[in-house]
Amino acid sequence: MGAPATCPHACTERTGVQAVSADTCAVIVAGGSGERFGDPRSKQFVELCGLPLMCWSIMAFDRAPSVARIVVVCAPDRAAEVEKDVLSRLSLAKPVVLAASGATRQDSVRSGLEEVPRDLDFVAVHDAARPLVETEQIEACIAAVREDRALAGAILAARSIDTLKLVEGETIIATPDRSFYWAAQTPQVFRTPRLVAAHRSAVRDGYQGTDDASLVERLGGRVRVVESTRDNIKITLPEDLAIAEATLMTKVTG
Ligand SMILES: Nc1ccn([C@@H]2O[C@H](COP(=O)(O)OP(=O)(O)OP(=O)(O)O)[C@@H](O)[C@H]2O)c(=O)n1
Ligand SMILES: C[C@](O)(CO)[C@H](O)COP(=O)(O)O
Repeated sequence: MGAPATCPHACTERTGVQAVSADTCAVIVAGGSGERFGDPRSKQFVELCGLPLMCWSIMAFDRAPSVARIVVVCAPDRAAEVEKDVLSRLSLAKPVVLAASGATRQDSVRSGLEEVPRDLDFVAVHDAARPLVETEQIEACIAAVREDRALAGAILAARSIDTLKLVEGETIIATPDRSFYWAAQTPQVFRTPRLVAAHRSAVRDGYQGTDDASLVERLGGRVRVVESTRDNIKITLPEDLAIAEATLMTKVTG
C-alpha cells in the first residue's frame, strides 16, 4: 500500500467554484468486467499514472463542493481490494460507501441508488472508467439541474465532430445533420426521486438502456446536455489507457 495520494492537478482554488450546498450523492459504477479492454484485473483496477484507474474519478468527486457522499459500486468479491488498494490510498474528505454491482451497468446503478440518502436532492452517476472528468465539469452538471426546476437531469456530452452516416449492412442510408448529435458521457446528474422512479419503471417494463438519461427520457423527463470536451474519454480499449495517461500528464505538467 502506497502513501496517501491527493490529486496533483486540481484543487479548490483552481476549480474557482463558488460555495454551494453539498446536496448531491455521487454513484460511481466500477462493477464491469472490461471485456473489450481485455485485462484480467478489470480495467478499473489497472494503474493510470501510478494509481488504480478508478481512483481518479473518485478524487474528482471528492473535491466537488456539491458532493456530500460517494457510493462506489463494485463486484462483491472485489470489495476488499477496493478498500485496500483504492480507498485507503486516498485522503478523501467525503464519506464513501460500497454497493454490490449487478449483471449490467443499469443493474449496478440501481444497486448504488439504494445507498443514496433520500434527503440528498441530486444523484450524479459516473463511470469509474472515465478517469479524466474534471471537478468543474461535475459542478457544471449539478448546477445546471439545481438552477432549472424544469429539468429532471443534465449530462456531460460532446458535440459530434465527424460527418455521420446511417449505415445498413455496408450501405449508407443517410447523412444526418451532425449538429443534432452529441456523444453522451458521464457524469449524468438527476433529481434523486426522478432517477429512482426511472430505474423502478425500467425494471417493471424490462427496459435496458446504455445510460441513465435514456431511462429518465422515456418517462418524459427533460434532460439537457452540458457541453464537454472529448478529453473525458471512457477507457474501453487497451489503447485508451495511453491516451488517458498522456492527457493526465499534460494536465499535471501544464
Ligand atoms: N455490470 C456492470 C457493467 C459496467 N459497469 C461499469 O459501467 C461503466 C461503463 O461500462 P463499460 O465501459 O461498458 O465497462 P465494462 O462493462 O466493464 O466493459 P465491457 O463492456 O468492455 O465489458 C464502467 O465504469 C463499468 O465498471 C458496472 O458497474 N457494472
Ligand atoms: C454511460 C455511458 O458512459 C455514456 O457514454 C456509456 O453508455 C456506457 O456504456 P457503453 O455501453 O460502453 O457505451
